[in-house]
Amino acid sequence: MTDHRTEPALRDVHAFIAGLPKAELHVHHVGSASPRIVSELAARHPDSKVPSDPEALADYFTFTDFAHFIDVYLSVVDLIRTPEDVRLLTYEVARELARQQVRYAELTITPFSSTRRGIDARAFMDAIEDARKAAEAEFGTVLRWCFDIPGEAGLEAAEETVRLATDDRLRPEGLVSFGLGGPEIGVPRPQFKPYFDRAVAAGLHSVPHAGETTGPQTVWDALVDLHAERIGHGTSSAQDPRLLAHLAERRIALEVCPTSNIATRAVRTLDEHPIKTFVDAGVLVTVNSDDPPMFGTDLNNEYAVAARLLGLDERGVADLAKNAVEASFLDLGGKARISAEIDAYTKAWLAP
Ligand SMILES: Nc1ncnc2c1ncn2[C@@H]1O[C@H](CCC(=O)c2cccc(C(=O)O)c2)[C@@H](O)[C@H]1O
Ligand SMILES: [Zn+2]
Repeated sequence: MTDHRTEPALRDVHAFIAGLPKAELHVHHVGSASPRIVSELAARHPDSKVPSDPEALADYFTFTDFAHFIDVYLSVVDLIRTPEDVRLLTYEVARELARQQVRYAELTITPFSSTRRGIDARAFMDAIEDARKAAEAEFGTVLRWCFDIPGEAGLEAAEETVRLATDDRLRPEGLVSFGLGGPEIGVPRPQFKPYFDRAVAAGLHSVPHAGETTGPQTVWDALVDLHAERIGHGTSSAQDPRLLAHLAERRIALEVCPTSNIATRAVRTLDEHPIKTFVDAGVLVTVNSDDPPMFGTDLNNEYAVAARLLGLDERGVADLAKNAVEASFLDLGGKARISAEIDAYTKAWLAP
């Protein structure tokens, strides 16, 4: 990335970000449920412990550590009970992405969590595909899916996830990649190798979370055993210069989600976030939002945070947006279209 560390005029940069065409590569389906959607679902399912009042919800979304975050996350997962809930959530998430000028998003979905709660697999796939097509037609935002294994749920979850991702009768058209999420402590990555082998053999890209809450060895495991082509978070890579050089040389992107790392207490403060270490090492850095309403953020805010931490002006921010396009699983034509749109927007913005 070009060096644009001039004194940033932050207000202008914020306005620039708001209109900038973007790609979002790391955002969770259930983790994107806005307070309005959570309230609507909580009102539909009053036996849930999730508060339906938006103010109480902000309190509820304050986490003491990563394990607490996952507990709360699963209570929201419990609100998604019918194919209509799935469709509503997916469509509303696309509306929110479109509002932020997101042209393309890879949404991480955990289908195991829904099928184990009794939603029929066929109905689940139809619901997300129906929402994807409606969102593209109505908002112009292209959605693609990453199906992830909830690692802590074990090999049964891995087997079910790979089955849903590779069975020709179920596999949705929008599916492009295979992932692994949830806690890392006590959930070694190498055990999932056979499932990633099968997903990759079926033509899916590999994008596991790694190095979010454990050290750089987890990132190596994701690269070596799980064939990772991008890394979810990869925060602890900063501790291993050899790993940083490897990521930079292979153009393996990190999906950096700064506010998430503070909210889950994976990193202590934003000023201690290693995003600048990644950029300085030549790693392909992409900026993402993870579970935006749960972390009180959105993608535009994550770009503003990154601009501040990296000292970027408008051109530097546009380069970040182009990193995400480059690292995406869009076809070459799609990448060229969004990149050209970013260039045209930036040129018009900076024109005297
Ligand atoms: N920052 C994050 N970092 C990592 N993951 C994140 C993050 N944000 C959201 N997730 C999501 O949380 C899920 C975790 C779900 C999980 O652990 C679990 C365990 C046991 C049973 C069940 C069940 O459903 O019955 C689920 C992951 O699959 C992932 O998609
Ligand atoms: Zn994530």
